Amino acid sequence: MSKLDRAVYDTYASLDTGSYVQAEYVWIGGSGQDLRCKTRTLDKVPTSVAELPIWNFDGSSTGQAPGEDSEVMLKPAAIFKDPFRRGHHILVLCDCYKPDMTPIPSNTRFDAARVMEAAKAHVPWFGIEQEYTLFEKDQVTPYGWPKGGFPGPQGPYYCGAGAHSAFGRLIADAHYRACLYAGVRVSGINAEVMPGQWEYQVGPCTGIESGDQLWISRYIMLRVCEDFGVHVSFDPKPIPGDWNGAGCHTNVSTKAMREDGGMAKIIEALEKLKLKHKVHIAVYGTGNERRLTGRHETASIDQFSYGVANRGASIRIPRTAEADGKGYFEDRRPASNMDPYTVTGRIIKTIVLDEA
Ligand SMILES: Nc1ncnc2c1ncn2[C@@H]1O[C@H](COP(=O)(O)OP(=O)(O)OP(=O)(O)O)[C@@H](O)[C@H]1O
Ligand SMILES: N[C@@H](CCC(=O)O)C(=O)O
Ligand SMILES: [Mg+2]
Repeated sequence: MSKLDRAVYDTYASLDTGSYVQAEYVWIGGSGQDLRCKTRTLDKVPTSVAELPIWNFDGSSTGQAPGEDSEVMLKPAAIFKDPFRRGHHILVLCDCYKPDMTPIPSNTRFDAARVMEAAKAHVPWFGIEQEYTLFEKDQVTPYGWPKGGFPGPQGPYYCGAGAHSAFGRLIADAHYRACLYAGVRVSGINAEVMPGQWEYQVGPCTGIESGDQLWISRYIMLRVCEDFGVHVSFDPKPIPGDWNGAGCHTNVSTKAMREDGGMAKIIEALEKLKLKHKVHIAVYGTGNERRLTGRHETASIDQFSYGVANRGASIRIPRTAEADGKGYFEDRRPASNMDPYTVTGRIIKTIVLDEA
């Protein structure tokens, strides 16, 4: 395949589009994990999602509607600055509806928005640690690994620096910048335990904003990787054997947990989560049973546990929270491919709303 020359593209990218705004509508596809996008031109810069037109797409091509009634409606939910086109161009995260504007089955945002609205007085915050693994374009060889072979065992790679340990930093760092530019609250990045694996954290964000920010951050990751010609995988156990899996640890707090004496509220929430372990595991990502083995900094999928500073527990109470007697807890069970709308919604249903 002939390689497109970025420098040639840049001569067009710098053209002034006047008052025209390119709006990239982004939505979650039929697998519940893939992201789709298409662009339309707006005449002026919108100041809120309410000003943006509802649009539609061919749901029969994304596994989201039958061919005979293929139109799915795209309803704008959140606006971000577009780090690829820059200027006043925007990314528009949407959720999907039938023509009668009832949510399609794969629209998980709709219920999460209801849950977050119902729990608004508790001001839930989420900080999500997104782990991901970079691969060569062949989608077989993790980035930086010898073709058909293995690198040295895990040890030097976590938070590593140097050509022998950090593989793909340009992508991790480009994505970090692009997210900050877009208005995504990335709180940090680090190289992970398995070589070629990285993490970024999004948050803390309040309520439904957390899912919106995480989904658009994944879209930005796909686009950055597209530019570098590298494949990103959100598989929870990309390489079987003695290699770390990839999670999406979800840090959670409510207003009461963040206030003095909050530890009692944290323990109360953990006891509720204990009773619903299976219900949570069922929606914490597909293939998570390959990851939650009780090894590689995970707890066994069959048992619920919590503990201070324990990376082998289902839920970790950070040392700082124990010392302060308040703060937040870290649910370590969600897989890297989890749906943040479903996971944050499920947690609030269990610990705040007492919903089944
Ligand atoms: N009170 C809070 N409620 C919810 N999230 C919070 C709160 N305070 C901090 N966070 C968020 O929790 C996340 C913690 O991520 P960080 O990677 O620092 O944690 P970690 O669990 O120590 O990392 P690792 O598991 O990789 O060792 C950050 O996104 C942070 O902004
Ligand atoms: N990658 C591990 C977590 C490692 C960490 O805590 O940094 C997991 O699958 O959850
Ligand atoms: Mg963590």
